[in-house]
Amino acid sequence: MKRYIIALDQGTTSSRCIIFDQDCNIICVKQREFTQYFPQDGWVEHDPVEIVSSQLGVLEEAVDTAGIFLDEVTGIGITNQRETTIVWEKATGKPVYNAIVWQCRRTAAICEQLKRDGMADYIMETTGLVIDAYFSATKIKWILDHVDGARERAEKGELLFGTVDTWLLWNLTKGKAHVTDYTNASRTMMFNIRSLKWDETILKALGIPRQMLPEVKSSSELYGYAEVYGKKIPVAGIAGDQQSALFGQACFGAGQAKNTYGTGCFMLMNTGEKLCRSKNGLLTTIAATPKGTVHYAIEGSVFMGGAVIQWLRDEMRFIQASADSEYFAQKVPDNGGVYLVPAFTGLGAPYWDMYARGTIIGLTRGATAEHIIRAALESIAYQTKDVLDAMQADTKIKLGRLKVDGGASANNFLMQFQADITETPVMRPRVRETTALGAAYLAGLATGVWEDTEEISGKWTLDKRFDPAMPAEKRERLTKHWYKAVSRAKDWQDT
Ligand SMILES: Nc1ncnc2c1ncn2[C@@H]1O[C@H](COP(=O)(O)OP(=O)(O)O)[C@@H](O)[C@H]1O
Ligand SMILES: O=P(O)(O)OC[C@H](O)CO
Repeated sequence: MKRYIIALDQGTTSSRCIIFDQDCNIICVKQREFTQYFPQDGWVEHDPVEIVSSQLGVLEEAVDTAGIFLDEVTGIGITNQRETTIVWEKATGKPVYNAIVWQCRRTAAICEQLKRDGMADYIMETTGLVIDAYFSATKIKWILDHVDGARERAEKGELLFGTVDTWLLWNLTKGKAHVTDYTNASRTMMFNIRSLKWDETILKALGIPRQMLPEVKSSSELYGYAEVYGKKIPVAGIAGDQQSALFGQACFGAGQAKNTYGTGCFMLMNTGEKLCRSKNGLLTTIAATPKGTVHYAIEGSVFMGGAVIQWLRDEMRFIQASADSEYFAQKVPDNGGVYLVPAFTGLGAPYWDMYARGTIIGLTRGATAEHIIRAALESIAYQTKDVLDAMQADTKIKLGRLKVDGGASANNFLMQFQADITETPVMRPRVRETTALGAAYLAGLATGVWEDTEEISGKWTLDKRFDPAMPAEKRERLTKHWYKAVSRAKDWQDT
């Protein structure tokens, strides 16, 4: 009998469903974009109901198109945009507020207060994270502070909190499972990554009632059953999208790393059972593993990756499709001295500046749209270089190669520039949907499709390798100007 696994990949800009067979062939992909809400400068929201409807919509479409029998589906794996925060009524499943998205900066003031209260070291030590509006905890506090009666109701046990995995699982299981996994919990800024428990001190500091939090489980086990066309299918894998991509890239051993070019860019290195503390602005987080083991990862989170290309497309209207950026960037021989720092929602790793804002600098009378497009693509690679340098300094490991994936990794110009500017070979796999693949692996391991990670390791195959070819003098000159441009973008917004 054939066996299939369904991966639900709930990203920042779209919901995807990918059906894999047991040989990791993609049988069907369905994708639906959903609405982004920007109610105020620096605020980003999603409609939680649209998250569910778009995800269930693509699930049904994929099953319809794939022409498979549901009896042949062994399990569903969920992977998701992380940190995004949803609070809903236990009794009705109705959200009390829109989802506050990971990119949203509205809780900067709450973060400043936590820092003034001397919580920075404690939070870093306990959760592995720097205090930033990026993470879920201050977003929950904001909802409890601003939605009428929310804190009292949460204290009475009437409201539930979840990241997107938890919200999807709760809906898929019709309210039976209120669960998250270690990888998602490790992004909330209130989870102790050593004891694997919610941290009472942080909950108290933010006034978050313990009873609204989900149970935390491993990334690969049975959480409950989803009903698809009347058939019960086990939901058996959950991981935050970046940890899922690390798993999907078969980075199972310490020292193995990947970079994902989606809305943002996220570089993660598996550090095995060792918890590596960064001295260079990176985060410590929990990696996805099969049940029974806990691995850690060190992470560089860049807020604007492919999203800067979306901005060129939707707001600047310089291009019609993201992929066109590759063609236009190569219509000019170089960046013409133009640098774009896409600090639209502040700067993440390694700078952590909530008040930085986007800037385009180096403009001359000869600057063209093509230079700006090129500068936008190059900015993705420079930001990645910044986190790669930090990671190599922290771990004392010089990466021999960088595995890449995500939407913007399709861009050959970007990948070559990445190899050039980091002096590191870039390896793009045949299956670029590694985020979904990771979730499929996790669900497949829990439902007996694959034996262990060794069996999975053999499935990684190369699509294209990009070797560094830029002369050192040019690389150094470009990098120097990038740092200058970053210094101009920092600390712009008034606090
Ligand atoms: N060929 C391309 N060149 C540059 N950027 C691209 C290309 N294709 C897609 N992108 C960008 O990649 C992002 C989508 O990647 P994806 O992995 O689907 O993101 P997410 O999971 O965050 O929603 C978009 O921001 C889009 O602008
Ligand atoms: O939706 P993505 O793929 O850009 O990922 C978002 C990250 O999980 C945010 O931490």
